[in-house]
Amino acid sequence: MVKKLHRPLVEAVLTNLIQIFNENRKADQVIIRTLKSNPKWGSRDRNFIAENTYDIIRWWRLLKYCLVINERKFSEEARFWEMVGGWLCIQGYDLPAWPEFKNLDPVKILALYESENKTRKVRESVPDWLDELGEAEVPNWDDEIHALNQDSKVYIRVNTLKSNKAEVISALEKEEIEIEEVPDVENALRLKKRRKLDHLKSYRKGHFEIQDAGSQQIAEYLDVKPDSFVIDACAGAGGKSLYLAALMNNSGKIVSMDVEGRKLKELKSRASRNGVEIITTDLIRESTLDKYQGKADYLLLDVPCSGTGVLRRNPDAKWKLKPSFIDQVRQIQASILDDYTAMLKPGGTLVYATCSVLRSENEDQVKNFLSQHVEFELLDEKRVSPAETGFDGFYMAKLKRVK
Ligand SMILES: C[S@@+](CC[C@H](N)C(=O)[O-])C[C@H]1O[C@@H](n2cnc3c(N)ncnc32)[C@H](O)[C@@H]1O
Repeated sequence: MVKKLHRPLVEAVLTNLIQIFNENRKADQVIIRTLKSNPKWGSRDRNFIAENTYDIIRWWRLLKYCLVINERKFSEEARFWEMVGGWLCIQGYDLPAWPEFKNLDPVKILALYESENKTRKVRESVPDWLDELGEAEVPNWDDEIHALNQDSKVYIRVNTLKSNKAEVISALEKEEIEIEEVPDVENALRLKKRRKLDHLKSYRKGHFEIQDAGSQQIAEYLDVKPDSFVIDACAGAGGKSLYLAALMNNSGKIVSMDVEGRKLKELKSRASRNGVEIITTDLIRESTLDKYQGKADYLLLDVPCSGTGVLRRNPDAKWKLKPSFIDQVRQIQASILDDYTAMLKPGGTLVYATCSVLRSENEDQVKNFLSQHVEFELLDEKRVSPAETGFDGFYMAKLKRVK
């Protein structure tokens, strides 16, 4: 069946792309704003806009190849129209006789799309430098980049402080949301199809959080015990802190720190929705680290990183990331490891984690740290592979402070 196109929806995709590429705005935020601006759009329209915007960004380089476009940046709207038209043609839409599509040749576009002699960087639509870095630093880069180009799945974490799996499954099924179990991740469930969740009563009551299963594994990996003292030193808006509190059964103490106050503010409001009572927040200043010297039983360093493990959620990062930014985060990671680990007690456990797939942010950082800190030893390290699990990509290392 020939699929028909509605101009206002195509225009919404086009406007999104211009804002994301030319105004350097974040894809997820642009899409949310566009969808909010027209409440009359039904769920099919909303999906059309969101999915096509994400897919065109994800396949940007491949699309340019199919359209034989060599420019690096587009200043003209006409070029964006062609990219949108080219993508829709690949998706099986019958291109209408709109003037913006007059230069497109669907037969040629499809022939290039289907041709088998494309290099990986074109086939998987990645910039040259990132493909080279991936090849050098990521085990099984072929499969990982392929997996990182899939549409992201929605995972939730059941909040055991307020509910349980059976109750959450039943609440979601009442809303006709289909879910499935996730092997090996105790409190995770996966949605079979993407659905909006944050308006649901069970979400508002804190019965579950939206959190990738790989991210849940990081909190589990710290293996915290109730009644202990935990520091989550790069806590952000608290995804892992909240799960740690549930794993401790709301007993003990967690200090959640970050350099950005607005994230800690959001963490506090999520904690209250989650029924978490053991978290205090501390905005990092010069004196903060001294205050906690040698105090923590457990320390989580979920450090800032390149985000190469979460490209499925943020496909625009493929085009916005720069090698110089990755150099900068590597330095921050090394100095966080150097400076923050003094907050751990002798005998305490440290987890260093990233959402990067690059060895230089992961195994190499830990190796380098261990070579300079004889008071630590490596207990275990683990990669969460998007290709093997379907989760986002993560790395985690567990270390013990021996003296
Ligand atoms: C990967 S994110 C953390 C995500 C968070 N743990 C979660 O589960 O939602 C890294 C965090 O490190 C913070 N950060 C950046 N530089 C930092 C520093 N020097 N010390 C502590 N946190 C820092 C960032 O603001 C960001 O929130």
